[in-house]
Amino acid sequence: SHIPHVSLCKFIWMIVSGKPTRDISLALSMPHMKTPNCHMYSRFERLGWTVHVFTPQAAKAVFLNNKIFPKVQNTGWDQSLADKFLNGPNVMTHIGHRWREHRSIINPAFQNKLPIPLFGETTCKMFQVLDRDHGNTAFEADVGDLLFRWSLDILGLAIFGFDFEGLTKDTANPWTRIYKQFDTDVKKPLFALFPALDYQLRWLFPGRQTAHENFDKFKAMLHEVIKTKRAHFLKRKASSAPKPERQDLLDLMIESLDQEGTTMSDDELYSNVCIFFAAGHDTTASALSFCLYYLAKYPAFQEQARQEALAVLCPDQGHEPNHDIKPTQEQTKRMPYIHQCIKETLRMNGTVASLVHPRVATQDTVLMGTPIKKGTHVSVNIYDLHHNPSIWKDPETFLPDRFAPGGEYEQQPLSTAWLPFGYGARQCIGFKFNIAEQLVLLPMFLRKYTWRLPDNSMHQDHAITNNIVVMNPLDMRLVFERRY
Ligand code: HEM
Repeated sequence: SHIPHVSLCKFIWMIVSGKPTRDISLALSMPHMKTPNCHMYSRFERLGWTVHVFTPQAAKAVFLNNKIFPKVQNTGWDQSLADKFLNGPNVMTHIGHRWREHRSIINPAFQNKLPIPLFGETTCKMFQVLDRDHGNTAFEADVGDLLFRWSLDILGLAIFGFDFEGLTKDTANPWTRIYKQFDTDVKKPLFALFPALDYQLRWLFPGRQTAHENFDKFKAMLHEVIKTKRAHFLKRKASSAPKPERQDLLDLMIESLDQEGTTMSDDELYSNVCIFFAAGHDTTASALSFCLYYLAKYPAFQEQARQEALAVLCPDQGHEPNHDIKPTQEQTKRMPYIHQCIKETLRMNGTVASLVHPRVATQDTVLMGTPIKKGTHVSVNIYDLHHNPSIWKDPETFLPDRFAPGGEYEQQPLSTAWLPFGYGARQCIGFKFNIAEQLVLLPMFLRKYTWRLPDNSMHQDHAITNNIVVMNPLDMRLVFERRY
């Protein structure tokens, strides 16, 4: 009660009526952000009243203090669709010793062998489909949907060697439809805010039971894949056959389990595969959609990024080949301006707006001078932090140069002014994977197309999004013209 709060009725109304995250932040969080020395407010959400912090100092204090602010365990909503997917025994939900064990098994798979060639090959596949459908003519595309399918194909192959064939829509296998339907069902704001409706009262909502059955089918498919992979691994080990040339994350996890002498049950492997999907698919598709959007809205930035892509990929100035070039890992490291555009996009629309797993105070404590009682839920509101006018100049404007050497970000007293991937020990494990995906797709797009917003775009002024914790653009259509 001593912490300022946002109006319960206004917040629920804005969520359920689908107001974008930006509108909610401007209407309800901004008054608190403008209050001197204020670091937090509380609002009602799926776990009840939750304190949201929105300054770099408070974010750092929460992220670095895993003992006092560990992730909430047992949400009580295990049978809701979202929790069935997210809240298993996996690296994202575990805390303490079990988390460390999972993270050390999974880390090598994310550190050493990023599947850069796969990112380029999947982008070429997307271009082939677009060429086939549109030839040389300019065309309008829903980039949210396009990148949803691109990122699904990549994750399927990178995680467990499964081709969803999402890009080749006409031959897309049934799992793509099942997953896409699940993705729509899991994001319904009413169930996101009131998980109890998805649990005890599911029968009141037509189609909700089918949504759960749909998910159960997907779960059964993943279990089958894991069983087969384990069997293959054991067979290969017994016959001392060489490793396959390209290994997916599940292969690497099964292999590192063997090396470490540690154990992970099939349920834990399954739950980790789910979490890679939940955490890695939508976030990537949205981050890229938003980046294409900002480059469409600001053609001068698009051209500057294109010149950088051309200089790295086609160094022979007078001669630009008219075929796709897939960036190598080394080339992705020589595109600082495109990297700045990615970072600024992640500030503007960082896809994870606030923590999917809030923290809970394990003892009475004090956070930025404010007493916090044991049992209080605490979250970092990443969207508010990135739009806080006392931290960022003109926060609603897209300015990639904020992230230039010596720019606004480097001048911030604390690096936690920008944390789209979280911070500290629990920072995103897929951070490098995601940045590499973006640094491969964007230069390839910049070479292949120029693009702009259609005249009737609803995003003319700013990006219109949904309002659940993972932010997606709504009906993001752009007009593309081929350059070769
Ligand atoms: C734009 C893309 C992405 C964004 C914005 C993002 C954001 C985040 C954030 C903010 C966290 C910290 C959550 C917390 O502290 O509670 C996190 C954790 C995590 N992310 Fe990502 N993520 C992205 C891509 C990915 C990808 C591609 C993967 C995997 C394929 C992934 C897997 C994970 C996992 C497993 C964790 C939990 C790590 C742990 O607790 O040890 N993420 N992510």
